[in-house]
Amino acid sequence: MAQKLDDTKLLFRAVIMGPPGSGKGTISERIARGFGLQHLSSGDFLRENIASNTEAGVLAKTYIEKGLLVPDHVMTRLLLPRLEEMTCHSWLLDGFPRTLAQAEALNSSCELDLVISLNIPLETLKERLSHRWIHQASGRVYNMCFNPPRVQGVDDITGEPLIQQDDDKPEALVARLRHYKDVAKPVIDVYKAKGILHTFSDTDTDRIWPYISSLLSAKIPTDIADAQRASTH
Ligand SMILES: Nc1nc2c(ncn2[C@@H]2O[C@H](COP(=O)(O)OP(=O)(O)O)[C@@H](O)[C@H]2O)c(=O)[nH]1
Ligand SMILES: Nc1ccn([C@@H]2O[C@H](COP(=O)(O)OP(=O)(O)O)[C@@H](O)[C@H]2O)c(=O)n1
Repeated sequence: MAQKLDDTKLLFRAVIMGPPGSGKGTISERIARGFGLQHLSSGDFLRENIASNTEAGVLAKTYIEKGLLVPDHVMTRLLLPRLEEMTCHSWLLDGFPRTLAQAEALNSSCELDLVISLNIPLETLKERLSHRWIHQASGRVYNMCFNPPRVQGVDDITGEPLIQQDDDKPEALVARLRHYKDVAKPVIDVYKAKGILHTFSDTDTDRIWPYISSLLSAKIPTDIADAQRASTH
C-alpha cells in the first residue's frame, strides 16, 4: 500500500521499466500530467549532469557514448540523494533501477507501490529510436512520425534546435538493447516476486496507455491525484 503520511496525504511511488525506446518517457509524461506524480528520468538527470560538467556527468558520458550502462555506484550516488529531496511527493522513476544492485539500493531507501514494465518488440524499438529527436535542455522527446514537432527540427516550446542523441545512433543502439535484456531480467523477477509488477505488451503506446491509466486510477484515488497535481503546478 502507498505510504501514509497523515490523514489527507498519501504518497505513491512507482517505477517504469523497459528497454530504450519502449516509451518510458512518453508514458511517464502522460502519468505525470494525468496523475500528478513527479517524474524523475534517470536519463534526463544524467544528461543534465553531463551538460553541467559535474564529476558524475563527466564520468557517465564515457559510458553512454559507448552504449554502455553507467556503473551502479555512480547511478546510486547520483539518484538516491535526488530522491531524498522528493520525500514529500509522489513520484515516478523512469530508467532507474536498471540493474539488480540499483534495485537493492532503491529498496533500502524506500518502498515501491507499483512497477510498470514495458515489453515492446525489438524491431519496433529500433524503428522508433532511429526517429527519436530530443530537446536537450528540457528532455522533451519527439518522433518524426509518432509525435513530430510543429516545425521540423525545432522544439515546440522554446524554438531551439532538436538533436539526435549519440546513443540513439545505430552504432550504439544494438549494444544498448542487448545489455538491457541481460540486466533487466533479475530486476523484473524481484518485482514480480513482490507482487507489484504489471507488464504491458504492444507495438503502440496509444494502445497500452488506456490500460496503464485505468490501473493508476484504481491505485491512486482521485482526490490524492488532484492534490498531487496541485502541489506540482
Ligand atoms: N511510432 C511510435 N513511436 C512512439 C510510440 N511511443 C513512443 N514513440 C516514440 O519512440 C521514441 C522512444 O520513446 P521514449 O518515450 O523516448 O522511450 P524510452 O527510451 O523508453 O524513454 C520517441 O521518439 C517517442 O516519441 C508509438 O506508439 N509509436
Ligand atoms: N539507470 C541508468 C539509466 C541510464 N543510463 C544510461 O543513460 C542512457 C540514457 O538513458 P535513458 O533512460 O534516457 O534512455 P533509454 O536508454 O531508456 O532510451 C542509457 O542508454 C544508459 O547509457 C544508465 O546507465 N543507467
